[in-house]
Order: sequence, then structure tokens, then C-alpha cells
Amino acid sequence: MISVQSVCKTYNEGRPSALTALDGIDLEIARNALTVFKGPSGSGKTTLLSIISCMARPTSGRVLIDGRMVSGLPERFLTLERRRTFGFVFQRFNLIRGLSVLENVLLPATPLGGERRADAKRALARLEMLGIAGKAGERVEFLSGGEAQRAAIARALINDPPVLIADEPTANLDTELAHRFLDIVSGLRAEGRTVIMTSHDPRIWAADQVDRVVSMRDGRLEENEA
Ligand SMILES: Nc1ncnc2c1ncn2[C@@H]1O[C@H](COP(=O)(O)OP(=O)(O)OP(=O)(O)O)[C@@H](O)[C@H]1O
Repeated sequence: MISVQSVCKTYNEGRPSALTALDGIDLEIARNALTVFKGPSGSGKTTLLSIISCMARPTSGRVLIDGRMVSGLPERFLTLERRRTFGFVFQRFNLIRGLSVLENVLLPATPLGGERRADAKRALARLEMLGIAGKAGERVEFLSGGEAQRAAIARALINDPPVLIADEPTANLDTELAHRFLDIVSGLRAEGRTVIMTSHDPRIWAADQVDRVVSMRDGRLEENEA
């Protein structure tokens, strides 16, 4: 479904501070699977995730989503592809303080210009499914860690993206909440979604819900990955 072909990424290219973060990555990511990237700090996990999810472009190489070449798209189309295909959960969840749970969940819906009432209905249905509809009107700074996690997941799904991207989503969670996160993403897979995440956490690599662990080192995939 997502095909990464000979992807290299050099930051600050042509300058003395140039740094090769990805050095020839070839990877096929299966649809409807939960894939986890692991590797030491600085090995390129976040960079690869950002290129796969159309947040950044490779310096060379190609990324195809369902056979569509996205890596060479002009900015406007790359942004559209990103909004249409991906939902994002960040390490600290990046919920906007001062706004309610519902307002946070609706944030990614706004640029797509959908009908506000229909968006709110979808948001509430998702919050219900995640068991936090009762907190819809609560300001996010008053949520527990587990509630914030579920609010972040609801926000990532508001535009019904086929692929969920999560960068270290369990880093600040205790074991129970880390497993709860995996249970939720397993449920998303059952809805037909693809989940791609990074994790430093051996509890995650070993979890039953994970279909594949991809190991990275120094901007490359470890042997026997492809
Ligand atoms: N915007 C940037 N400009 C310059 N260098 C960068 C930039 N982003 C990342 N890097 C460098 O690229 C390399 C890979 O970084 P990346 O964040 O992809 O690694 P990572 O495996 O996700 O690390 P971590 O586990 O610590 O998050 C690192 O050496 C990092 O310092």
C-alpha cells in the first residue's frame, strides 16, 4: 500500500552542517497492518515517518501510496494527500489548551470545509466509541493521561483517514495505558485502517497486536528488513 523506494534524506544539504538522516530506504508497508519502527535515538524513525506521511519530502527516492507517486507532488497537492490519507497522534498528544475536547477533535476538520454539524456528530460518535463522550465539553488541560490519549486519537480520526501515524504515542504512558493504546489501534485495524508508529518501548515491540517491527540504525534498515 505504501511503497518507499531508495529514499534518502539529507538535512542542510550543501552546508557544512549537512546530515544524512535516511540513507537508501526500501520498504513496503502493508495495508491494514500495525507496523512499528524502532531504533536508537537519531536513527531516522521520525524522519521516515514524516516522509511517508507527506509532511516532508525525500532528498531523493520515491514514495508511492496505492501506486500514486506522492513524493514529487507540488506542495498544494502534497497537503491534500496528507489531509486525505493520514491522521496524526503525537508523543505529547499536542492538544490545544484552553479548548474543549470536542473543539480539539474538530480542529483537523476545519480546513476541509465540511458541514460543521455533521463534523460534530462524527466527532461525538468517535468520542463515544472511545468512551470519553462525557468529556466532550471539558477543557483538555483537565484530562487524565488516558483521556488525553483518547482525545488525540479521536482528533486524528475526524477526517476518516485510512492511515494513522503515531510518533512515540506511548512514551509518556504507564504500562496499562500503553496496552490500552494498542487495543484501540487494533480496533482501528479491524475497521480497515493501517497504523504506522514509532516506539522505543520493548513492551510495544513484543505486543501481540503488532504485525511487524522494522528496525532502523544510522538512517538504514537493519538487515532482513524490506
Ligand atoms: N529538521 C532537522 N534539521 C537538521 N537535522 C535534523 C532535523 N530533523 C532531524 N534531524 C537529524 O536527523 C537525524 C535523524 O533524526 P530523527 O528525528 O528522524 O531520528 P529518530 O530515530 O526519530 O530519533 P528519536 O528516537 O530521538 O526521536 C538526527 O541526527 C537528527 O538530529
